[in-house]
Amino acid sequence: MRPNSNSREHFFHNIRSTLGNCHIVEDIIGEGGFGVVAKCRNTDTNKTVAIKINKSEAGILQQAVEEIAILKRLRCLNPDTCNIVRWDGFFFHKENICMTFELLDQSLYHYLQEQHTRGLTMGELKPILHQLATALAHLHSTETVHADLKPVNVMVVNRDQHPIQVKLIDFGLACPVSEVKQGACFGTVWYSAPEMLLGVPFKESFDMWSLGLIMAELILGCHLYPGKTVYDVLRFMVETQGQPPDEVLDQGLYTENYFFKQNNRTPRWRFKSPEDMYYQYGFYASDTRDIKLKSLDEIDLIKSMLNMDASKRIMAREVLQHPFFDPSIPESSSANAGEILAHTENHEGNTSPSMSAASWEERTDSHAQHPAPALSPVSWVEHPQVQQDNEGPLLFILLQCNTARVL
Ligand SMILES: Nc1ncnc2c1ncn2[C@@H]1O[C@H](COP(=O)(O)OP(=O)(O)OP(=O)(O)O)[C@@H](O)[C@H]1O
Repeated sequence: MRPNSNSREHFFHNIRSTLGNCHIVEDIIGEGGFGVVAKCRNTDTNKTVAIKINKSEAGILQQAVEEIAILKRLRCLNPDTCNIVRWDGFFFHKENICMTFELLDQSLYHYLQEQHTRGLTMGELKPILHQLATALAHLHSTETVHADLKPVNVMVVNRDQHPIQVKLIDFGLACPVSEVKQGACFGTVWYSAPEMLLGVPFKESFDMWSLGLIMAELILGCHLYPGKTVYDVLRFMVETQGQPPDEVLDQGLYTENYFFKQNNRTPRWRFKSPEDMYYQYGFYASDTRDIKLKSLDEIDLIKSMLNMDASKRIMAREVLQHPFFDPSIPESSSANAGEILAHTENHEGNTSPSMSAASWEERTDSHAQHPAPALSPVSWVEHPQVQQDNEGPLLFILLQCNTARVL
């Protein structure tokens, strides 16, 4: 029986062996709502490439056309020095649009999962972060927002290479800054900046928020702001960083969904509690437990990316100038970045540094000899989700706005 022309079977039937005139499908390496990414061998050149094969549904075709327009816009950028995936054009296979890219190794998400459940070493973190800031600096120089920056959209070029090289992929939601529509909500809620969640106009600084969250995740080995709904994610943000300024909230198309307007009071807006949400919308917050503060300090670079006010957020090219990347601070530490940052208390309240006292002192001494590092002992909070997962009291960075240090 012939598979229905809209079915998954039909789609896979169409791409089973060859694509276009000269691509042999060797493997399916990615699959999503859009279609699949296949590892293919070009029989003319004998080169192996990644081909993104989009389903032929109307909405997906439209998104593919828009992605191609963005990829064309980015052709002025050198994919190797700008840390952006190389795009070799597109072709049609039956009714499917196929885009050809250089073949990359594995996503940063999988790299983290496979190797570093407890976060990366400082030696690995720095080059990855520098390369992502480089990619964004170039992308933003073309007045384009990626709008879907997250570890699955960052690919490791070759996991055996040292230092690791990464590239930005997936421009399916990217758009010219001038075409950003206020109120548009897309991408992944965990990595979405507050301005998008609140329906405030957004621009390149949106990506900087996502980069801040990626940096925190690379250090911690888990998400900073997980949550099942927009409200949950906003609640994590507000609880740890305070709420965005009134001037930002005033512009949000969706502000009133999550905040009460208070007449003649400062601030003008008050974040709704889980109980407010329940009484108003019959809505259950996914987790109503408090986040417990463990200790407090600061991380300049993360804080400057995670500024609730997008207009005050650091830009990608400024990230590259940040003292965090000062070459006089050793890069090849084998210590876990989270451990270097953490100096925490255990449940009984005893001080229990994640590094030994000796290594902590060593680190502190080296601070005296080098310019002040951007990353000093961190502020941490216990995260309930991690506790639910029985992984013990993992620690989260506290980013309270009122303690943020101006760079
Ligand atoms: N150039 C590449 N080399 C190797 N694998 C790739 C490449 N591009 C994409 N992939 C794999 O295919 C997956 C999906 O690709 P991509 O993110 O471009 O599609 P998408 O439409 O955004 O998918 P999703 O629906 O997950 O957002 C990636 O997460 C990655 O694992």
